[in-house]
Amino acid sequence: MVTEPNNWGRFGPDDQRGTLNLLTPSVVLDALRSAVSGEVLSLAMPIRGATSSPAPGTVPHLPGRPLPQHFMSVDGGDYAAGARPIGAGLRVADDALIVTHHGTTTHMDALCHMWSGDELYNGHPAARVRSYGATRCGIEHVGGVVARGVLYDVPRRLGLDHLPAGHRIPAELLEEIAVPRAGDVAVIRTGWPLVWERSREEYWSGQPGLSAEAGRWLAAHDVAAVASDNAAIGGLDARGLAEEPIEDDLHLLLLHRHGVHLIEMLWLEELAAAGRTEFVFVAAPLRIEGGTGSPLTPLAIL
Ligand SMILES: N[C@@H](CC(=O)c1ccccc1NC=O)C(=O)O
Repeated sequence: MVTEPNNWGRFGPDDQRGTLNLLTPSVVLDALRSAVSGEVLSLAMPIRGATSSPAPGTVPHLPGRPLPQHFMSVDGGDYAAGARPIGAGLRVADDALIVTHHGTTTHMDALCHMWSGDELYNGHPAARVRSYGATRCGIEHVGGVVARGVLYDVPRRLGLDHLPAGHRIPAELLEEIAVPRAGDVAVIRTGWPLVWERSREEYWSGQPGLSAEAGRWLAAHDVAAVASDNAAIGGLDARGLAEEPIEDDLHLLLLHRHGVHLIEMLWLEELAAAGRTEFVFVAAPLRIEGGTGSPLTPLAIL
């Protein structure tokens, strides 16, 4: 059992979708009214295979995580070497991608991604997360997310390009920008991905992120999901570790205790430049049965 405030049992004893349950048809219809211009922006980082040639360099990722592997399975070289076309004059290019979800690309965390003790969100037994897949709280339970997005552009609010590594965003600052409604997706910009091109060492020297107090504030406002351009929603120290005491860890607070799905490693620069705080947020993870997460291309409809 968890003793901190939580959503266990709130959406039913068998629930595996957490606060995504707040996205009822009427909430979704209301969210769609947040689109004004119809412009569509991708909030995803590019996936650049480690085998890319010519290799233009990597995109932001956590140290020690295997980079995406992108392979061509059939390409023009095969036909140049005499491969048989697949029909009269028909030639095909095909490829394959191997990607670990949580450290190298824009992704969504399933509710089985992190826990402490023996239970996942809602008391599901952690022993159901096995090498063959998670038979509770896997990413396939998400379906699609269509919600009102609220951009918390914290560096802009503070007059900075990006937050420093040690910055822990207070709830008060979020409140100054906007108070979320139930079912909103809170999108937190730290600007930290901008550091990558300047220096990998600096990018890995720690990461700015939400304070535990801000996480509690978002959970208390019943957000449907929390998304950020950092890698852990909360901050990371120079060793890439969360520094909070366990009750303040953002993954445990939001994902484990409140069933709030997390979306990490977003690319928010175009959205920030558009200057809009409210928009329609759309995202759908791959239907990976038993998956701990999924690569994701979230969209903002302005
Ligand atoms: N998306 C990251 C999150 C992360 O890095 C993290 C989350 C909570 C506490 C510590 C973390 N750092 C681990 O390397 C991951 O799943 O590894």
